[in-house]
Amino acid sequence: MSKDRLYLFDTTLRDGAQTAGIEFSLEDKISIAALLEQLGVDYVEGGYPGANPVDTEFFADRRTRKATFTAFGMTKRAGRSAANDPGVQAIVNSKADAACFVAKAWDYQVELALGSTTDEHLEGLADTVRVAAKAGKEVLIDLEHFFDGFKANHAYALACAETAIAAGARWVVLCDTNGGTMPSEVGAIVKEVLAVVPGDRLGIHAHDDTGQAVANSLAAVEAGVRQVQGTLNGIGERCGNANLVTLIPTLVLKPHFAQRFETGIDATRLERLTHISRAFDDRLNRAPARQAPYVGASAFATKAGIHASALAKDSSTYEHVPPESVGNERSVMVSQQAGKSNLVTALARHGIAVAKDDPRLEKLLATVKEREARGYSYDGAEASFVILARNVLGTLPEFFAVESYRASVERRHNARGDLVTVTEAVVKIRVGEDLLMSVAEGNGPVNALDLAMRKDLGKYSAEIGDLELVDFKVRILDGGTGAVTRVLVESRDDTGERWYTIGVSPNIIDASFEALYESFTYKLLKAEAARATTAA
Ligand SMILES: CC(=O)SCCNC(=O)CCNC(=O)[C@H](O)C(C)(C)COP(=O)(O)OP(=O)(O)OC[C@H]1O[C@@H](n2cnc3c(N)ncnc32)[C@H](O)[C@@H]1OP(=O)(O)O
Ligand SMILES: CC(=O)C(=O)O
Repeated sequence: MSKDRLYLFDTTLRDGAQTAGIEFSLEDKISIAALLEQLGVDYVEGGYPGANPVDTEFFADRRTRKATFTAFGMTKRAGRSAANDPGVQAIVNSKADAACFVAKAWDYQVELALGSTTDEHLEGLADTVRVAAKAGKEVLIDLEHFFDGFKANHAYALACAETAIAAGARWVVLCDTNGGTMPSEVGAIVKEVLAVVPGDRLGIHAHDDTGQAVANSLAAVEAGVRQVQGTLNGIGERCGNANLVTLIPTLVLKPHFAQRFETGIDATRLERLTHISRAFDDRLNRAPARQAPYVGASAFATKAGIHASALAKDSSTYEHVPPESVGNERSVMVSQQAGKSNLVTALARHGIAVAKDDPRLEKLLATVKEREARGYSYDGAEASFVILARNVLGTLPEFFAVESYRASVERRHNARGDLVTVTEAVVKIRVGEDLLMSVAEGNGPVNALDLAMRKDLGKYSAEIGDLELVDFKVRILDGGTGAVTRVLVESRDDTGERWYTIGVSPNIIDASFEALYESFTYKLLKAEAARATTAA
């Protein structure tokens, strides 16, 4: 059976620029256009030339090599011709291959928002399409408020679609501008539009105000449209646009769609999806959503013991597609919800082979659950889990022992009479037979303890030389100053690896010291493993 071609139209740089809190610079736009080319979408809508200096400059060059470079704007204003409309001309004279003009398909909005008549707006739409097509642009018409307009006056909404096609538009895009339409309504209305415009000239542009932009896009495809608009990670005006990062793998991997349609995205490009989604969030300087479908860190993560056990037998038991198909990875976590299968998988990730019937595993599972009940949380602190596991398994070397430590904070007047805060720490450590004592001042008690501990670690001093603490998070469990404190420390070294350790205590200094101590221990375990690899 031959497949229909589905065209993917990305509007990250246009509708995405209408997201609260997002402002793209020219450099951002250039770099995001490159990401979109890597992904392989058919159209990149880069913005609105003439609306602001960044977009005007962006359209001074052709910014894509393969994708159709598309400029957005509105149809001509009332009272002038498209040939004399500066807005239309900015688009026509830009380096865009295609021009996407927005027109209103709801008669009430034409009269109220534009202060125009429905006939005048239809004439303006046709004039704009003709002028842009004559200038050699591929023309698209975004029919704003199409679904609400259709429900209010279907004859006018359909007349907008027919007029655009008759004037030479390649595509008519049905927009659920306010994002309130239900998937069943989208399907039914698209079928009525097919009576006047063929599906291979129809697109869908859905907003996510009811959380159904992806569902609405798929309903439109099922009903017959052949162009889907959306954005990276679903950014866009208000609640966002249809998320292409969700839509693309659904269209490519789900047999229901994959057997009927082809997109320009093959398996190799799809494997870049997770990287592209996260690189985009990096550009936006925001953390990727853990629960994002397909690409989130939790998309293929499991905490539940029953799931981990079945996953180990066949990953399809709890995965709807293989994580590698979208460039993501499976993660089996250790927590109160875990069973022995979680432990076996997590330990294997760290090169520790333990059989599921090893009695030490029962003890490790019980220890994890007992400690989690006291406030530890190992699913975010895998380095501490490794240390705990090796301790219970009896394979944790004692690199150094902490005999005692003291941290003091003193607020006092210095010699000049200024009020100063002095923080000092003393750490006594035993390394083999050597008892080492170090004193350090820091800008707080944890910093002073860290500096004191790394000042002299005897024969291990060189091995912790590149250890760096990058983040320190404190959470008070159960509230109040007498509550339990959980400290999470993030560390890294010159290999680029980052690891997380945890400490829990009613005393914030003890909790911090425990997390610090485990970070040092994990670093020494790494050094030991590196020595073993070199020796082998
Ligand atoms: C649903 C959507 O997402 S559509 C895209 C919306 N995106 C944007 O608006 C972002 C970029 N916009 C802008 O930078 C500015 O709005 C500009 C530069 C385009 C225009 O700015 P201004 O000239 O100051 O107009 P302003 O933004 O106040 O109002 C929009 C004007 O466009 C008119 N207009 C809106 N849609 C259309 C249309 N499809 N055809 C003709 N005129 C239109 C409105 O009637 C209004 O004119 P009026 O004030 O004379 O009634
Ligand atoms: C054109 C557009 O962005 C909309 O109607 O939502």
